[in-house]
Amino acid sequence: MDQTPMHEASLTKNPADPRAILSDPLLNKGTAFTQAERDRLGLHGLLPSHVSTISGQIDRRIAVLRAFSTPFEKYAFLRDLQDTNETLFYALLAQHRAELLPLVYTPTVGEACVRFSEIYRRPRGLFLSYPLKGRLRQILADLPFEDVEVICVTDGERILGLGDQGAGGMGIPIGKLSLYTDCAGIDPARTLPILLDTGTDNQARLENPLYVGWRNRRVRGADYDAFIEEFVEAVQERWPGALLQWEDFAGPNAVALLSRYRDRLPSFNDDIQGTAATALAAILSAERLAGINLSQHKILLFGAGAAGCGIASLLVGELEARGLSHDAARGCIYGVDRDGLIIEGVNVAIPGQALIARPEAEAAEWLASGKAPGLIETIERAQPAVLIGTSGQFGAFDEPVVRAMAQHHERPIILPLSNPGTRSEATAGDVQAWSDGRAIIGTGSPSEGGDGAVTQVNNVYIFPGIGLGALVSGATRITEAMFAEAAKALASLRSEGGSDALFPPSEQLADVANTVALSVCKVAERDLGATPPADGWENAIARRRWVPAYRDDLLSVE
Ligand SMILES: NC(=O)C1=CN([C@@H]2O[C@H](COP(=O)(O)OP(=O)(O)OC[C@H]3O[C@@H](n4cnc5c(N)ncnc54)[C@H](OP(=O)(O)O)[C@@H]3O)[C@@H](O)[C@H]2O)C=CC1
Ligand SMILES: CC(=O)C(=O)O
Ligand SMILES: [Mg+2]
Repeated sequence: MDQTPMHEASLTKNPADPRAILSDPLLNKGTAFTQAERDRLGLHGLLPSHVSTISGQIDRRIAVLRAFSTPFEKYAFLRDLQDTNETLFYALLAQHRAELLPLVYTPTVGEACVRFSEIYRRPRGLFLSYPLKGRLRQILADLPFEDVEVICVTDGERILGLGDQGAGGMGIPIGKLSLYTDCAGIDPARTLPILLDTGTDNQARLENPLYVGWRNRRVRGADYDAFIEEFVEAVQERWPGALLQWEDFAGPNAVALLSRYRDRLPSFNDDIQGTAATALAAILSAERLAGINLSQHKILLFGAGAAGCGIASLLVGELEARGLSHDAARGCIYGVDRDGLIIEGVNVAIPGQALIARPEAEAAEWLASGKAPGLIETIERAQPAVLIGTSGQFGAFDEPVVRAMAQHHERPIILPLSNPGTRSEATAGDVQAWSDGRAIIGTGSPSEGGDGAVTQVNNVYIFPGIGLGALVSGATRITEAMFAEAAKALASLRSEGGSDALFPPSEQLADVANTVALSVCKVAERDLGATPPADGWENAIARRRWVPAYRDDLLSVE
């Protein structure tokens, strides 16, 4: 794709109203406009006298942010900054990433989706609601989003573990794309968050007079599928080659949309595939830390929906790559869902669960008590070395569960991955206490109560690098091999320094994205025939980075 900034057009005109430049978040510099720019652009009188630097602005903004008392207030402040001065927003984020990540992303973004309508102020991205069906192609053609490279889309039905948030789900694509820019250096002008508003079955939203979405029950079945098809065709026509990330769709739609579109455009489902690579990376790191060989152990997945089944699929591939037969690899994995241990012919609820259903031959023994065993019984019988939670069930990993895990393994690996913290299967502090400090722990949201060695095992460690690698290599498809290699690349970054940390700290997410992107480029070269540039993929990745610095070309505008 060409690199013409999408705001070139607005710069070629000296706006009749100088306020236009101040209200464009991609051009605005606030108090950092220089005297020469103020002269040239007619900004005198519209700004206070002091001319700031971006670092002075960062210091001022972080001080103001810290004065707010709740994370939600801080989130609203940051979103306001993003919508008024995007360069400063990203400079602030880059400088204070560890502090701000839990605000722009999980857990606070969850509350922001629930309360989206309360703080809705300015448009960002696209709201494509079902009543617009039949017009999507024209709407996309008419809107001035010229060079979109990365789209993140949701229909808001499974927002983190918080369920159906309807149009409020828009907070998620906005947050994910902020991290594409912050971590992977994707130019924010080339990212586009999209909310497909196909209604909501959340009664509280439907009855709330403040709700900004389409007040209708969810459209389902063939009508829903046709709307999505129209959307994808419109995207392909308007932005051919753009990467489409599916995010926070409810399980059945998530799986169906991935299989329908994965071979038609560069497209992946972050909750299925990004999460799978993240979990695999965590397990590979933890395996080395615990000094075990995964292929000789059992892994238990609690909550076998979109994320859980995605993890199972990538794990089976990893175990096969280590020499296990398909059946032996499947046999290492146990799934426990709402109706207990998943058993063939008994309680397989969705197609993805078939991979990990215990075989019928085993069923008689497991079913001796008359019903499928629950979580703790499964732990006691299978003695897994690894327990992963993607159930959205707060507190499901209670003291007996953790103690059962710790009974059979010196270093049990326990990963309560559900988000936000209010939906996590356990807090890090509890897992540490109940395992007498022996568990290796990773939590989906930043952990509460754990020490610094508790890793945030979240797909933010994968998706920005997948996108960056896909763009740099020009990949026309996002393949399973890319996620498998990305997981290995992420696991290779574990510090051997003696701590229990599974991944580098969040401050290093930009380096992580580069490493993941490089692994994606290499797969694209090997499997899709992508041609590396003469100076290598690393340089191509570095060249692609947008950095949050003010543009210095505003004076040359004619
Ligand atoms: N850390 C990370 O990077 C990521 C974390 N996640 C988190 O994982 C969670 C699940 O996401 P996702 O897989 O997409 O959602 P899904 O709804 O597809 O899957 C959740 C699964 O858990 C099952 N479940 C519900 N209640 C129970 C219960 N009491 N016991 C056992 N299983 C139960 C559900 O069954 P049923 O369908 O019958 O309700 C479903 O199969 C969310 O909280 C999400 O935030 C997701 C992606 C990334
Ligand atoms: C992290 C993420 O994608 C989720 O919880 O849905
Ligand atoms: Mg998600």
